[in-house]
Amino acid sequence: MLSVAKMMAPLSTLKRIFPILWASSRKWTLISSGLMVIEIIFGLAVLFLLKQLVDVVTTMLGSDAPADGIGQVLWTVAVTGVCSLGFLAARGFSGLARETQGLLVAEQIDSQIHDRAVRADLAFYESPRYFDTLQRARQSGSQRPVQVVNNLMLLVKNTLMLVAIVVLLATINWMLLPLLVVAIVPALMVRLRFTRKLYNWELRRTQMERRAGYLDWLLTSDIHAKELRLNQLGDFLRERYAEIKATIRQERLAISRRRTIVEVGVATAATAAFFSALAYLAWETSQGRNSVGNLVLFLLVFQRAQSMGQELVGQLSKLYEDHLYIGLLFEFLDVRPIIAEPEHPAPLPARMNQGMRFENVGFRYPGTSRDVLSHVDLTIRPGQIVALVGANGSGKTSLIKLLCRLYDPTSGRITLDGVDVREFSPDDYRRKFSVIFQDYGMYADTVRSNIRYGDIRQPEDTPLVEAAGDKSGAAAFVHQLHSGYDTPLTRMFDDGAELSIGQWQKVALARAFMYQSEVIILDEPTSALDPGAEFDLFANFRERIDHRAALVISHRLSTVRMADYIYVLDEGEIREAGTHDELIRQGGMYCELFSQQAYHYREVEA
Ligand SMILES: Nc1ncnc2c1ncn2[C@@H]1O[C@H](COP(=O)(O)OP(=O)(O)OP(=O)(O)O)[C@@H](O)[C@H]1O
Repeated sequence: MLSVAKMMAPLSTLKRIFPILWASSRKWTLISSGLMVIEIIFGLAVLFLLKQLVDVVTTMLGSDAPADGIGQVLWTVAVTGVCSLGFLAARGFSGLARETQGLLVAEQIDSQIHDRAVRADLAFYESPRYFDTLQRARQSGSQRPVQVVNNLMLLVKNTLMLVAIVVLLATINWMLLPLLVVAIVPALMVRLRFTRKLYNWELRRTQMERRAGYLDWLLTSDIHAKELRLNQLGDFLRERYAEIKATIRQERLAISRRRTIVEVGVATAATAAFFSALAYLAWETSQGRNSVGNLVLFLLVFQRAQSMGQELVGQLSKLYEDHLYIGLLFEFLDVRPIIAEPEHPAPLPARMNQGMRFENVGFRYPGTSRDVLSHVDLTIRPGQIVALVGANGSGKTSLIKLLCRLYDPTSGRITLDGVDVREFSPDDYRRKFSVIFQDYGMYADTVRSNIRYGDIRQPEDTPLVEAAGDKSGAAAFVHQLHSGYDTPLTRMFDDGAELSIGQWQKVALARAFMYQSEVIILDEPTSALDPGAEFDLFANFRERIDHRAALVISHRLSTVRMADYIYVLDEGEIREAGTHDELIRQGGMYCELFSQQAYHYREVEA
């Protein structure tokens, strides 16, 4: 059974909800509360007047001249009618106010979710916990906070109404009161119990729902449409989706079935109690111990009490459910980044002097047991072009994530001009870099925006966009698009143009060139470029990047050889370091890789 503490828990939720409502719209919070109060006042007045009416009619029937009281009856009926109209109008308008407030609160919650999402650490995104928490926060729905308040108001209203009814019933016969308890309390307990059960089940099922969502996305997304058709995966994926959905459905229905059976049992007990009370009252009336008016009042009022009781049970269990689900929303909103602003950030040098250094850096992803980087020592000096070479999975991208402080090292430190980078403000520090990752973004927006996203602080018409397009080699094909730099990309929206993968990569490169950062980081920037484009890019690379420092990752050693200094990473450790000529002379790993790649070209030359 549920403890009192658990039943009181929704109150703690309210403490967090009111500020959200207040922040979303003060005006509508006040209007909807005011209308609710008016609704309650009219509702209570109607009940009171109904009792008056029964009393007046009963007195009339018992008097010697019944016709004398007709004026009072008509007056009471008229006032009751006016109050009923007032009640209906207030209810209608308070519904409208609640809807308005609901929409505003939903926007406020969305904005808070987005705020937390963009501030969360990258580590959060790269874990199943992120997807679970986000899915649950979304599932909890942005409408919940306003629902809670509405439910609370309805609860107050119905409780007051019920109190009035209880008083009415007590005037008929106080022995009827236990009957109300039987009609309401067990039903409430059952509802609360099953609400909790369903909630616990949904928590356990989050990953399963996500898996189904993922399959649904695979089946319907444009990204997989080609492979899905050619490999004829459609039916296979549909079956897997249907299996998951069937399991979810069966488990959910099993809970609903059990709840229905218990609810029917409880309702049967309540109905039996009601008819016993009716029989008792009818007997008392027939024996002259109770008036006919009271019997009529009982039938009239008890029906109301029953529906009020049902609403009350519904609202209480809804309030409890909302409290549980809002907890999930708050769980997401409470996520705080680990890579946060230091209390007293060190001043960031306007231009670096000595450069960036990795000092004996080790790194392991959170929640894993294997070091992906160990004992890494690496330096990037101002204006120096450094290349990073290594097999798949050797830790190159992880190293970049550390450099940009998307993660912090597990051991060792990274410094900028000798200062540990953890001492700087993360946002300011990250502005030292412009990066193009392997999985760069393809934004459904114009070419101009796709490039300007590299430095959104620049005005919309900045000439830097076109200059960056020239540097990356994107300009040539952009001028052939129907609206040049103002052509929307992706066919997701009207008038969109679709680019080839290599063309997208040139746009992404332009984005990295757009921002005048001190260090430019390119993770496989030419993987999709044709050899001519790659040659052009690196032929005068230093001028292209305005003599800034660069860290370039590439599997193409023809690209790598233009670097000032090369690091060879193997299973997370730096195995070799030096200039191209030095590494060739050493005759180690780099030399072997270079000879393998050069072999085929030599064959052609021969
Ligand atoms: N988010 C993550 N969580 C846990 N492990 C990860 C994560 N990202 C990468 N890894 C692991 O870290 C190791 C290094 O990955 P990384 O992406 O740095 O390699 P890479 O050298 O860039 O490879 P590639 O040449 O294929 O791009 C791999 O074994 C990979 O499985």
